[in-house]
Amino acid sequence: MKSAVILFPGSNRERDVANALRRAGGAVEIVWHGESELPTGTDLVVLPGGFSYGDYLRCGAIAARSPVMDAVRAHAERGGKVLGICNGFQILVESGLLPGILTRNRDLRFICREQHLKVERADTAFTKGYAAGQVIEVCVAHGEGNYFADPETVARLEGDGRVAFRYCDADGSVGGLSNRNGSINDIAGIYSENLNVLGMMPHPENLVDAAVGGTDGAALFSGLAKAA
Ligand SMILES: NC(=O)CC[C@H](N)C(=O)O
Repeated sequence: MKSAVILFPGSNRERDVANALRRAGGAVEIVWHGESELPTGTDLVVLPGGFSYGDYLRCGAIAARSPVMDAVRAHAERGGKVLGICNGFQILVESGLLPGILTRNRDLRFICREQHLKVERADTAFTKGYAAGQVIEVCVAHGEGNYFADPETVARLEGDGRVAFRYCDADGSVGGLSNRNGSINDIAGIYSENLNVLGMMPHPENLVDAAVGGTDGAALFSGLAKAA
């Protein structure tokens, strides 16, 4: 699997995600946001976490207008896979590649902690390494992770099985205090219509090594490598 990790001014998780992809056996190229083309043979584009353009205007709003985003859009339209993590998810919604918005956390505080997630389905390229309904523990670190969309959009996402992950408790129950940022329907990640674009707020790339906290994120990258 060949991945292009896009580097925006202010990205800070590009090396973490490159490490996670390499551990899964993939080849990685870091691509500057000013490029107008992706490396030949790119299977997966990753928009990493961070604070692109200092989160000015709205998180991800300026990065979404970067030159490389036209190439990312064309890649997605061809059915190529795109993964946006945290700031990357914000860039995906700001560029229209995914519906809805990510707004300030409900309590207006930056949240940085471990978090349980429910894997909604295990039949996509991103979740092949998990079981449907599996509860995993990853971490979150964001100020604007409160997912919101109009009722028709939420109904469509739910009806079409496009909710990828939900915030949950350790026992898998949703709807409780585990939804700390206030996201509608406890949504932590969503897919595009064709399931080839995934945006998620939590950071699976930071839970791929038992020596630094856990490995529940690793199956996302190994599953992607297997799918490719
Ligand atoms: N870790 C991240 O990618 C953070 C995203 C964004 N800067 C926020 O605070 O919401």
